[in-house]
Amino acid sequence: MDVFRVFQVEAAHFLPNVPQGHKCARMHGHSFRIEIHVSGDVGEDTGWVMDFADLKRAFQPIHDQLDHHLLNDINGLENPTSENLARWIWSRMADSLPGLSRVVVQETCNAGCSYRGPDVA
Ligand SMILES: Nc1nc2c(c(=O)[nH]1)N=C([C@H](O)[C@H](O)COP(=O)(O)OP(=O)(O)OP(=O)(O)O)CN2
Ligand SMILES: [Zn+2]
Repeated sequence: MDVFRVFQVEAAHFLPNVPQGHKCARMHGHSFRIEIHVSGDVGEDTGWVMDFADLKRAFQPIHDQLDHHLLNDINGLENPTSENLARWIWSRMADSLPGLSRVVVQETCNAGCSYRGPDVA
C-alpha cells in the first residue's frame, strides 16, 4: 500500500544552464506542489501504513529550508530543476522516513517529475 501527502512550497528560482534566451534563465517563482509517498504494509491494529501526521512532521524541515527562498542559494540546488529538487528532497528524507517510495515535484499544474529513488531509472 502507498500513502502520500501533498505539500506546497512557494519559492523562486532560475535555471543557469538553459540555452541563451530561454525564459527560465530569468528569475521567477512557482508554487511547487510536492508529493511524498511512503510504501508499507497496513498495520493489523492501526489500519494504516503511517500516520499522515508523521509524514507532515518528516517534511517540515524540508519545507522550512525551501519555502520563500531562492532555491539557487541552497546547497545542492544550484541548478534547481524539478528533477534536481526531487533528488535533493529524496536524499534528505530517505534516512528519516522508512518506506519513502516516491517524490513528485510539480512546478505548474501541467508539468513536473516523479522520482522513485536512485535505484529506479
Ligand atoms: N524537464 C524540465 N524542464 C523544465 C524545467 C524543469 O525543471 N525540468 N523547468 C522549467 C522552468 O522552471 C519553467 O518555469 C517551467 O516551464 P514551463 O512548464 O515550460 O512553463 P510555463 O508554465 O510557462 O509553460 P507555457 O506552456 O510556456 O505556458 C522549464 N523546463
Ligand atoms: Zn521555473
